Amino acid sequence: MSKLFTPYTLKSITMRNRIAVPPMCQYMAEDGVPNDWHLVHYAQMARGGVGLIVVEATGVSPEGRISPNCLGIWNDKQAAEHAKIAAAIKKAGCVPGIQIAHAGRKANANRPWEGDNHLEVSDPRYWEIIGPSPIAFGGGILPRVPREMTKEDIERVKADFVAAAKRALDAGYEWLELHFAHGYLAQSFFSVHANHRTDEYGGDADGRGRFLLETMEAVRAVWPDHLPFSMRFGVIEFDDRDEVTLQESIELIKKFKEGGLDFISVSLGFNIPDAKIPWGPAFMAPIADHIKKETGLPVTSAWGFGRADLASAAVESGQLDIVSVGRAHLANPHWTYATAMELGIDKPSWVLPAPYAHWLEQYKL
Ligand SMILES: C=C(C(=O)O)c1ccccc1
Repeated sequence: MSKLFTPYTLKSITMRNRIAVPPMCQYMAEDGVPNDWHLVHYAQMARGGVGLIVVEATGVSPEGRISPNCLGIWNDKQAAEHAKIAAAIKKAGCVPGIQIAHAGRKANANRPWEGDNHLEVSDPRYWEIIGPSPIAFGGGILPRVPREMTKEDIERVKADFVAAAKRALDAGYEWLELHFAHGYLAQSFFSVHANHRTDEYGGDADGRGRFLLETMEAVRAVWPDHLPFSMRFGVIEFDDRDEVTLQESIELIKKFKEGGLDFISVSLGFNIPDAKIPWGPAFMAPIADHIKKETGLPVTSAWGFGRADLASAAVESGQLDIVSVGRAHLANPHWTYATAMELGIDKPSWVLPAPYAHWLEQYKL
């Protein structure tokens, strides 16, 4: 049987298989509050047999959202609705996770299908954006220059991450992921492209990594040790500085591990609009394997694993401990069941809930 369909235990949590749905923003919230869209979206994938769902980038503050339609977990009203999502995922036999985030200089953007661009000052949904330095991401769609964060801003945002983690725990999530990837705030602090600070939060790799390490340690202090504590982190930019960035990333991840991080979701930096990313099926697998070997942390990665053979090979080979399959689950919320069928798993129908499995097994025509 494929290792893909073997359980995976991290701390006190056991996944029924090695497949996860990574965070994928839905941009369907109002005022950060989860609604029926999110409940159905996540429950249907959980019922499809996947082992872990990490709910999409959820703002630790209103200005930390990517778009005005992103989820939040900065107040109790939002947390109460998250509790319904976490419960539905868990009831379907899947581990409920959540990614908490601050979008930094990429914040305050329209939904991708509505331009993906920064809102105009005249837009009633406009808010100020902040970042490590007054340097815009650019790329034609994100031209606004963020206000350089003061030390007070830094302390406030760290506190927002801590408060968000506490609410996520109270809401019933059992797997917490820090969104430290994809050019958002934390990633941008680590980036030589976005961080030109001359204080202790800039300069060399230690300085550029300080905000990330301090925030991770602050959240570690409130997230229970028996529940998985993860981070999605961009370890490479594909900007002709890759060997240096990879090594700096490895050194920082070793510090994360010393500070109590349990798991890494290996991803991309996305700090520059003209990165030369070698997109392709499972292209991040060797990089994730390198991170795993160099740091000793268990890893997942995403980007093009949405085929049964690729997902299975990544786990069988040991490159990944968990494979993150996103877009394929949007196309088919029961992707895990379909993959069990394709890989010839014994009694694949029982990857699905009993009310479905019963019918599928009962009347094999
Ligand atoms: C919305 C994203 C996120 O939350 O990381 C995203 C955006 C662009 C590429 C990948 C991911």
